[in-house]
Amino acid sequence: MSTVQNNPIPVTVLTGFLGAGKTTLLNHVLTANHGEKIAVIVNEFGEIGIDNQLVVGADEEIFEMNNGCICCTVRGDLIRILNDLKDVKLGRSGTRKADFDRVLIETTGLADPAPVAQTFFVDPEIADFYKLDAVVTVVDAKHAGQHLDDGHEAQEQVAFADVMLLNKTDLVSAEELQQLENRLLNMNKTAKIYRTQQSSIDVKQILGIGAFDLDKKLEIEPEFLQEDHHHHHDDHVTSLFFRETRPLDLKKVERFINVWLQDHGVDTFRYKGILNIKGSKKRVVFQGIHMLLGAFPDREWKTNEEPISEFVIIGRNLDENWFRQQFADCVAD
Ligand SMILES: Nc1nc2c(ncn2[C@@H]2O[C@H](COP(=O)(O)OP(=O)(O)OP(=O)(O)O)[C@@H](O)[C@H]2O)c(=O)[nH]1
Repeated sequence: MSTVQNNPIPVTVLTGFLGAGKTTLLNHVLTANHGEKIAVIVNEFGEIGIDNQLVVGADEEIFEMNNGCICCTVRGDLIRILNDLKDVKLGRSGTRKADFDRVLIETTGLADPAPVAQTFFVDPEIADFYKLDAVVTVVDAKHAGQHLDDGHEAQEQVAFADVMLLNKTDLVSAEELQQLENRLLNMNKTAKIYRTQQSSIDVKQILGIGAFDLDKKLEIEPEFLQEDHHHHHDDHVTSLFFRETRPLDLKKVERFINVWLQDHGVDTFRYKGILNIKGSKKRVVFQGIHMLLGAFPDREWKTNEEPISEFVIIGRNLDENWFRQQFADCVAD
């Protein structure tokens, strides 16, 4: 369970299928004039790190992880590198001292982003020092359709995104682009989608956006989510949005979540939201990935805001009726 710390270092996870434009984006970020020092962790599948040679930007420290996929065999490596970076920043690493404001992790195109994101919840030392700012997914407009048809990883990358760059727009027609955007939106309704060429985007749209920790409340309207005319029901990944103004009973919520994680944890890739718990002056921030849940009291409700519970679940084969019924049962007497 994560705790709130003062000024944790924000981490951006950059994901996207093979060849989608991640390295192009990374180069763009590193050469943009944002005045921030960025530590970069590059993960590649295979023994020889080619990406490291392709990445420009002399000032940044590049830490490379090879010999495996970040999401499977080498998560230990990721934790080690993050801890090393922390020591370097805190000056505990002998003569090696480097300051940085944020961390960017480029994952291999074959990576499932879930375990990478989970690292920031699971390991207490990591969770104290770092905070997952956002998962940014680059989507190849030309090939994404096929990747999404074929592969679990591509689906998870879309499902996990806080921001999606619909890249290579020069390679497809306006109709194809719209179709793909609708499909992405249907799989993940909370992500912001930007259309790009050469992954070119204002870095403010992807860095320091606090998308993961929900400081910014969910901006999505349920009416918008219930829009049905673009749905493609061939995708098993969907998102469900819940909203309730009546206070919830903590015990009932805990029971709901226990059953949920036990029976549906595998299929709920990501969920995040705030809860209005009866008797609590503070809103409860609630977020997680599969079976790993973080929930903690956040700030007090403001006098001019209506306490409300709202959260989103993104997952595969979600039994909407079951979730809605269970959630309805959480309302306090
Ligand atoms: N036509 C076109 N090509 C692009 C665009 N963006 C990137 N590319 C090209 O696509 C290729 C792959 O881009 P990369 O940035 O290396 O992609 P990547 O996601 O890092 O690739 P992997 O590391 O193999 O997963 C390169 O040749 C880029 O020049 C775009 O908007 N349009």
